[in-house]
Amino acid sequence: MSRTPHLLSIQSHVVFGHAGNRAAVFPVERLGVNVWPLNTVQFSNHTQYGQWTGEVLSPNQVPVLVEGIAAIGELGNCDAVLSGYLGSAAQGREILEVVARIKQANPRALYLCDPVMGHPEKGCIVAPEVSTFLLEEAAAVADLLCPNQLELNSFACRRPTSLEDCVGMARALLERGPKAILVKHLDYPGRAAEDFEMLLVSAEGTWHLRRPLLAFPRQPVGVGDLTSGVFLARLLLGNDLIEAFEFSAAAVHEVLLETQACGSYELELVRAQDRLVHPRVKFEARRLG
Ligand SMILES: Nc1ncnc2c1ncn2[C@@H]1O[C@H](COP(=O)(O)OP(=O)(O)O)[C@@H](O)[C@H]1O
Ligand SMILES: Cc1ncc(COP(=O)(O)O)c(C=O)c1O
Ligand SMILES: [Mg+2]
Repeated sequence: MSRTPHLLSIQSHVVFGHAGNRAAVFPVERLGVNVWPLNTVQFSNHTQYGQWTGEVLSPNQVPVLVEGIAAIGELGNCDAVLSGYLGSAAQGREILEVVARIKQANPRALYLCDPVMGHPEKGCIVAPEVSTFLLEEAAAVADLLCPNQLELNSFACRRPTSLEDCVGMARALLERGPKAILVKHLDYPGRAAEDFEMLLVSAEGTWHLRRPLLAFPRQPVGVGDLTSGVFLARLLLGNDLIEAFEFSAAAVHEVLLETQACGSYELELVRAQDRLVHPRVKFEARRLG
């Protein structure tokens, strides 16, 4: 029997609704990966409601909690670390130390960084120095990086002019160290209005994928966190990069279809759990260039 992989997932926790770990832990476990959730913040709800209560985890708790896992002899069983929404840049630096420590215990362990940056227009509020940390420190350490278009623009310090330009921006990121970049959402002048596009780049090449853009009265939150979690889960379960890319697009689309059908603002992860694990749709990644 194959071993169940273990993933240390360091992201936000929301009591109500689904973002951060609350958009990733249940789906990733449902796919067959054991998750060790470490919550960077505990908020009542995600920040796009415009108001929330709760607090940020003290940065020194990150190594304290990981030390506790080391002390019971389990750290070497960690197959990957995922970081997402951070409460402070200081937490981010502690996470990089943890990644180094886990890689010492298990040299095959992967680090996926979802560089969640603030987006004030959307109402995604992240402590300002977190972006600088992600741009200048985290990207160099990550094996896999999963920016959305805005985050990719921040890395490149500009907006794209075309799809080819997006590819160039993503490929330039490979030079900072990651083995693959998954751009979870492309936005560039001239893109087809009815499509939601994604990109995967690695040393082996570039792949582009389209899925239908669905209409929502208010854009659901946590879609990026769900995407990066499912992508990493499928890699840990033995998919190659392209298979994991295609699967994550299909699984997330299934969740969005369920969410749309329910007229819900929050992701309908519980209702969509079976179709997330066995997507009925399939989107093919097309090789570019
Ligand atoms: N197929 C889709 N149709 C409509 N909106 C989508 C679809 N997939 C994702 N979205 C929305 O697009 C936005 C960008 O999502 P994404 O780039 O995956 O990352 P993030 O959630 O990190 O911003 C989100 O507001 C999400 O709700
Ligand atoms: C608490 C919290 N976690 C995570 C996120 C990131 O969500 P997304 O997957 O949409 O990038 C947000 C976005 O507003 C948030 O408020
Ligand atoms: Mg995001």
